[in-house]
Amino acid sequence: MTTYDIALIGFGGVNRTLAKLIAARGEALRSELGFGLRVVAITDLHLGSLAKPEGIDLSLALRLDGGSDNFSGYGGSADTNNEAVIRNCTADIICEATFTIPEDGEPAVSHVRWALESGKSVCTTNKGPVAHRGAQLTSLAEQNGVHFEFEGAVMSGTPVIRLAKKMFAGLKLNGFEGILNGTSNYVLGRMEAGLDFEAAISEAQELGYAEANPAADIEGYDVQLKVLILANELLDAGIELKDVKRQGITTVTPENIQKATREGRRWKLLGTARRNPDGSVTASVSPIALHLGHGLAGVSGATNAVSFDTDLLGAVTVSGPGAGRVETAYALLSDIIAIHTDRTEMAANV
Ligand SMILES: NC(=O)C1=CN([C@@H]2O[C@H](COP(=O)(O)OP(=O)(O)OC[C@H]3O[C@@H](n4cnc5c(N)ncnc54)[C@H](O)[C@@H]3O)[C@@H](O)[C@H]2O)C=CC1
Ligand SMILES: N[C@@H](CC=O)C(=O)O
Repeated sequence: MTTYDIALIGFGGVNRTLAKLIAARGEALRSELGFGLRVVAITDLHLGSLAKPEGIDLSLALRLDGGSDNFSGYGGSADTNNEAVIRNCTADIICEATFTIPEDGEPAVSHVRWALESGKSVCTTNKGPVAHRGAQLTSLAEQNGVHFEFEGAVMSGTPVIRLAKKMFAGLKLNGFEGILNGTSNYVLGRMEAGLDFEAAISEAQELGYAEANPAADIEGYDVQLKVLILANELLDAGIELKDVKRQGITTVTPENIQKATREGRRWKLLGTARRNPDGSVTASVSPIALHLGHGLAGVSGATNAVSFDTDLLGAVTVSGPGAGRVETAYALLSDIIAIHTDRTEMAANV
């Protein structure tokens, strides 16, 4: 039976949860999915780096929480050494889950590039590399005969990108509108219930929904990246970050929320893209007070939903978890499953 060796770049909420899943359910996954998973390298800003071709003891790695307790005491280094680890470790697949940096996607763009150049497939939940360098990295993966998978970059583990690419074949997409940030949606819901803005953000952080810098969520940068990803991947828009107009929820006051409630409306942060008659695509992120009858008005908490406008089916809406450690770790697992399926099919066709 195949075993995939994997490296975890960034050992925070998402990759730790993937490690816990592998540690707790490795045997069940092996019998259900037909392949095993072994972690052979981990890097993190707080822990340094550790590479072991024979496999890392995950219970030990999961006990370490940074500070003076880092990998240097366990045969590794206090430095991340990302380039050396990514290029030289024995992994088949790199799971990249470091911070998303909205401006240019670095250093994750480099992490992905180093992996693909050295013949390793990449699964990432990091929006930065996909939004800023998606097309180039996909082509680099093809040149090197490996995979670049990023289902978790939009709506965490809820299948959207792969589903739309495969299942919307034969349909023309005219655009989409969606609730694409779990944190903002959660915060708006909690404010509607009477909580103040800061307390609602703290809750979203504790629940593992928020970015390391939650300004990325509430000021709309996160949705801007997700709109860019969906527009380029699904509408072939060929647009850049600057083409997606952005406004977050920081301008929505408790008074705005109460007024909306009295008027039978509810505030939502919407990400939209629409194809124009000349073929260009207009995209934006902004808060809007939706009528309660609108299809997206009832989407609550960290749930996300995106409604695609198609020529033959009209609106097709996909809804599910948009954030959360377990939900996003599952996205990485779904990427690994996609790689395995593709490799198995290719081997069968040789
Ligand atoms: N948590 C969620 O619900 C979702 C998260 N994502 C994305 O997944 C990624 C990971 O998310 P979380 O695990 O929640 O974040 P996190 O903040 O809990 O963990 C990120 C980890 O990466 C490490 N790190 C940062 N820069 C690094 C570098 N240069 N080298 C090595 N390690 C580095 C940090 O020390 C931290 O432990 C982020 O890009 C996030 O935007 C995507 C979908 C949902
Ligand atoms: N911070 C993001 C996590 C997923 O991308 C969110 O809240 O949606």
